[in-house]
Amino acid sequence: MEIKEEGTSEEGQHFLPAAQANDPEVIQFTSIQKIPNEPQLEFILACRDLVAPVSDRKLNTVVQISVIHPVEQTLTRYSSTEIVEGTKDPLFLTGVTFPPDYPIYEETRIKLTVYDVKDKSHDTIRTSVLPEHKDPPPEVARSFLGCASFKVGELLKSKEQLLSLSLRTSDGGKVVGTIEVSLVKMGEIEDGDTDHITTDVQGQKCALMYESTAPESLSGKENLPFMNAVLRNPVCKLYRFPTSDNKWMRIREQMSESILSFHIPKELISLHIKEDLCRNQELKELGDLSPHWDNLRKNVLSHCDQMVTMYQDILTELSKETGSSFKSSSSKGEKTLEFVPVNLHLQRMQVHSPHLKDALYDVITVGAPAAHFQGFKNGGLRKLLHRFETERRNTGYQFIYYSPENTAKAKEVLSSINQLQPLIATHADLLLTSASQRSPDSLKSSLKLLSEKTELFVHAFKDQLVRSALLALYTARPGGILKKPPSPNVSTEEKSTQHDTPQLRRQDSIPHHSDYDEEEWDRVWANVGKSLNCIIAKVDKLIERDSHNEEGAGGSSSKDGEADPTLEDSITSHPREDWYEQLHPLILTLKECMGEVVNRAKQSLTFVLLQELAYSLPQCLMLTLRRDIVFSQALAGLVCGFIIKLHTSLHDPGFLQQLHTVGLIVQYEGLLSTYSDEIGMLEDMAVGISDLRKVAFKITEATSNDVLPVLTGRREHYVVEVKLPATVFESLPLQIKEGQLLHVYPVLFNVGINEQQTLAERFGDVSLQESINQENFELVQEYYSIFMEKMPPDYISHFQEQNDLKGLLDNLHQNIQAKKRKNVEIMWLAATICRKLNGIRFTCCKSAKDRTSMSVTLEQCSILRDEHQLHKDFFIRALDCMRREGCRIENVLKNIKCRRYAFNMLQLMAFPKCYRPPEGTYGKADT
Ligand SMILES: O=P(O)(O)O[C@H]1[C@H](O)[C@@H](O)[C@H](OP(=O)(O)O)[C@@H](OP(=O)(O)O)[C@H]1O
Repeated sequence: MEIKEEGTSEEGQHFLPAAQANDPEVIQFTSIQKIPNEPQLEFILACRDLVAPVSDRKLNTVVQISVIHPVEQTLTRYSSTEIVEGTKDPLFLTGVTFPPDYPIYEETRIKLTVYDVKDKSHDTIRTSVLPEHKDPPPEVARSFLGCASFKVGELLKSKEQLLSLSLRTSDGGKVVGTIEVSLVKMGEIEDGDTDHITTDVQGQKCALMYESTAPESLSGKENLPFMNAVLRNPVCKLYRFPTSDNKWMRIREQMSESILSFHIPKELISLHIKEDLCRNQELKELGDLSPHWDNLRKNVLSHCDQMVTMYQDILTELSKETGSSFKSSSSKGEKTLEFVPVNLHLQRMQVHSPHLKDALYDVITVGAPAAHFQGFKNGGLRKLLHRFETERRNTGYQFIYYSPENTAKAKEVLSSINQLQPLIATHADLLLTSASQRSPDSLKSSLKLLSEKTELFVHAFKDQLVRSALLALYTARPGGILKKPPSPNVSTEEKSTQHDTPQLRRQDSIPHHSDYDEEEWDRVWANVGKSLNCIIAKVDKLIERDSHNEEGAGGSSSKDGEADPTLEDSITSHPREDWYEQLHPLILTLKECMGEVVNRAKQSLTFVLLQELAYSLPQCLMLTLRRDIVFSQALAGLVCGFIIKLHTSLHDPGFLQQLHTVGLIVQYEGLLSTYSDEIGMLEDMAVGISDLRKVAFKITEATSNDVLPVLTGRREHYVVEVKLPATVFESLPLQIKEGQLLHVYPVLFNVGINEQQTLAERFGDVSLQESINQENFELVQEYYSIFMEKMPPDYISHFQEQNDLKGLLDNLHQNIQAKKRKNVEIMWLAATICRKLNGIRFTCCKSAKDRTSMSVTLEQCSILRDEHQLHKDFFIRALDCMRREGCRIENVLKNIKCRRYAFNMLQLMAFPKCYRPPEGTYGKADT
């Protein structure tokens, strides 16, 4: 029989192709799927009366679970239990679970093989892809005890959902004990006490002890299909652990990739291309420049065009990756995958414990957003941007220094212009349509919209920046082209008495130096407002006269029955007017005035951008590229986190209110060291995360099967549209349904834990970590104040009763101030604060593979202990189970094709104790 290793093949955790699994023509087996999107089959194992090969030997047992495919009869190694030491009656805490898409049927046979592990340190090599000679073969580490098999259908139909099978030696002869298979239903509490569980607890206790909180509730099942639309290739694990009152709690661990890993970068790169093409076009349309500036422009354009081509090439490459949802740690440095986050996953823990509500804990795990291909020789974004700005500020020869805020402002105004001008033109045309229909109501509402947009337009230019940029551009023009034309002077009264003929003349160029009139811009700009006022006045008049006409036509008379002479006058002097004729010239004037403003403002602000680019080619573009790359990775993670959070909390009115009144806190735990390359990574990561403040979310109703989020905007501001099914959308608060933008507050806390951090602490510099933690603490405090201020008093009083947020914040602050080495307390406190504030949790290290795995498993077990009464003697055992056989070792496998955390003994010695994996799960690995 052919033996396959689950997850070691190229496709990792992809089992049978879904189409094959679901095609009744191909497979004629009995489905066991009861609830869609839920694991299909879950069971736990225990052995009794195992016979040791050597009588005085204490057994250390492990069960290997394999699946025999009903047609091909191939055997696939599926999973293992943990090793239970020193007993012939082992009761395993690690169970078995088959995720929704796994091709398993009633006819599928499961094989259980029991081994005696002699050397724990070598036990996990069974799936290693290291050269043979480097490790002893598996047989050296473990010896076969016995095996048994059963059909899934037999278990499902068994009395009490339990099978008791004899374990036999390989020749099928001798019975060497019994293995019990108990079907598990997550929501049901297991009977029986836990007193007899053998424990290998070494008396270790994690230093982290905190008050418990109300757990998060589980998601509504109706949202699952929508949430699952962004998740892929789930890996599921099941455990049972004893509680402090000797009952069982059940834990399901799940890790899924997300198609957003590739979808968001593709969307974002498309937007960058659009934005940059538009900027390049504006640079070309800047008009005549003096030879010096013209040459600079040519140079800038050639670089900018090259950049666009590069982005287009990257997009083309990424578009070839259809259906991809995972970038492995070993692809970190690949150029074509630069925008894709490394090893992004949803890590979920679902807890079902006696006496408590079921709870769900999510963490997004992802490699620190960083520009690996560009490297870290010169540091990361935080340092590079700072250096760039300082240099620009200090060497301003021929250039005006525009601060980053000002260049951002210039881009913002340019973008508003591009959006508002066509919008105003449309509203103006609608006004004319209403006029030609002679409908007062529609005229009024068209005017309202036109006024609103025009006011926004006028407001966009309030900034001094346009004025100073106009002057700068003026000095860069070739001298003496045109004389200043007479400046238009419009007043409402004048215009109406002049029978509404447009008086404003378009100005084609910036005037000659000696003629430069600084106030001219104000006049041109004010003309937009004035011409709008003319329209308002005219509409008022038309409507007023019309109503008088109507009254007149209806035989309007004074109270005593006589005709009103003034009204009669007005009727005779204003016969039924053609509203369109009256308004058309005024609308033309408005459009012309706007065109004039747009023309000047666009050119002057584009000139600001030209100066920024011309001063610092090619660094400026390289920095933009680096920032785009880092931002793309960060954004993909954020969108994934947001969607998951939204779907799991939709039923919670408090959360929804928080979402639209306050926004969500997004907390990143960083485990990078402040030494060598990781300094640069942390500098990239800090900027990438802080740039996420530019992102807002908007929830819309899904109208088709395409539920993927849509991205709009440009580098200064992005909106992510998240779609929800109609039924769910309907139940949302009005503000959200109306499209209110939902904001996020990203914060980062970093604590280096490895041997590199030891070096940084002894011989290097930890100031980067200290300042990041301090700055971000202030951001958390700020968020907390807004939260307290904006959430309703009822909510706050209940919230305060349940949570001592103030205490936690003080504690976090003290820990940050304490400047203690490897102070992992900071991470636990920050994560706890985030969970209590209903936030989105992230954990990151370089690859989100090794250190991240240690940290999320520690967090999971700490939550079980603090919130779900995990028996204190089982803390370490639970931790070891999760690290040895849980989702995270599968994560390592799918990244580097080897089930081994990439730590050596020396590295581990430097780790805080609770971050060390169990024996046999780590060692030299080809990362
Ligand atoms: O290259 P060695 O000396 O084996 O050190 C490893 C570290 O021990 C691991 O912590 C790194 O992985 P994480 O960044 O997932 O922790 C791991 O990162 P990598 O998988 O990205 O290479 C390595 O840096």
